Amino acid sequence: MTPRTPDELTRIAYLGPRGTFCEMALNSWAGERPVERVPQPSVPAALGALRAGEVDAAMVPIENSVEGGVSATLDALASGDPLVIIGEVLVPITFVLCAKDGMPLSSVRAVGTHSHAWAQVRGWMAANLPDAVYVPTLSTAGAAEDLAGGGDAVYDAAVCAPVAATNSGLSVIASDIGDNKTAVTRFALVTRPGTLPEPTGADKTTVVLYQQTDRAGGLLELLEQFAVRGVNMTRLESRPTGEAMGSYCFSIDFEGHVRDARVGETLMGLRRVCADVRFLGSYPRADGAAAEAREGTTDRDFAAAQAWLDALRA
Ligand SMILES: O=C(O)C(=O)C[C@]1(C(=O)O)C=C[C@@H](O)C=C1
Repeated sequence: MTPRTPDELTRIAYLGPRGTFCEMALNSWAGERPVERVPQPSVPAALGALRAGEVDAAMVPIENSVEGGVSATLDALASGDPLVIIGEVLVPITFVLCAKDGMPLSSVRAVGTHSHAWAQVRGWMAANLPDAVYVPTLSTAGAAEDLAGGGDAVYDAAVCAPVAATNSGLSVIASDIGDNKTAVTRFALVTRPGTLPEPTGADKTTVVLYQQTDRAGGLLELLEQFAVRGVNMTRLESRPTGEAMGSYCFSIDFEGHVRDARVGETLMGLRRVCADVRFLGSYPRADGAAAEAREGTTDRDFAAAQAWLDALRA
C-alpha cells in the first residue's frame, strides 16, 4: 500500500553508504521519526527499490548550487514508472581530503570521489595536487569506505564529508577544500504517486516537458505558459531523451502548488502544447520562501474571471 502521509514512511532508501551527504539529508528530514534507512549503491538503485515496492520513499540529490542538476536523478525521474517528490532538504556541503594514517599530502597520486564532489574541489586540486589523477566513485562516503577497506581501491586519498572520514577511520590531510564555501546541495524525498502534500503557500512543483515537434519558437511557447500566469521558475534544464540525436526534454521546477489556480492553469496550458507532461510533484520548499502571486494571478483573480465567463455563457 502507498503511504499517504510523511509519518507513514517507515523504510527510506538513500545513496549510501553511511556518511554520504544524502544520509545527512535523510537524517535532517527524519528528525525524531523512527525511519529505517536503507543504503543503496546508486541513485537509480534507490529509485529502483522504490519502484519495486521494497521501500516507501527514497532521498536523492537533485541539484547542487555549484554543479547544477544531478543528471542521474533527473533522468531516472523522467522515465520509468511515475514517481513524485513530496519534500526537499538543503544540505550545506563541506569537503575534506582523507587518507590512511601517515600519508602526506605531497605523496597523493590519485583521488577518489563522486563526480559532483570532484567538480566542487577542482580549483583546490589544481592548486594543491595538480598531478593527481581523478578516480570516479559511486559516492563520497563510498570512496572513503573502499579506501579504508584496503581492498582494490586504485586511489590513495578520498574527498568526502568530515563524518565519512571519521566513520572510515581515515586521517584528514586537508580540511574545507571546497572551491565555494557556500555550496549547498538540494535533495528530494521521492515516493510512488498517491501522496500530495497540502499547499503551504511556500511550495514548489516539478515537471518534465516533452515538446510536440522541434520547431522555431517551441521553447518560447512552453515558457509563455508560465510567464502569462505569473509563475516563477526556479530551475530549467534540458536533458537528452536518449531516443535520438537532438531529442531533448525540459526538467523544470517552479514556485507554487498544483492546487494554486495559476499553477493549475499553467499545467493545463502546458498539457495543450506539449506531447507529454510528467508531473513530478508539489511539495513544501525547504527554505520556506513564500511565492508572491502578482496582481491578476491570485486564486481570487482566476475565480473572478471564471465567474465572469460563466455569466457570459449563461
Ligand atoms: O556522494 C555523496 O555523498 C552524495 O550524497 C552525492 C552528492 C551529489 O550527487 O551531488 C551529494 C552532495 C555533494 O554535492 C556531492 C555528492
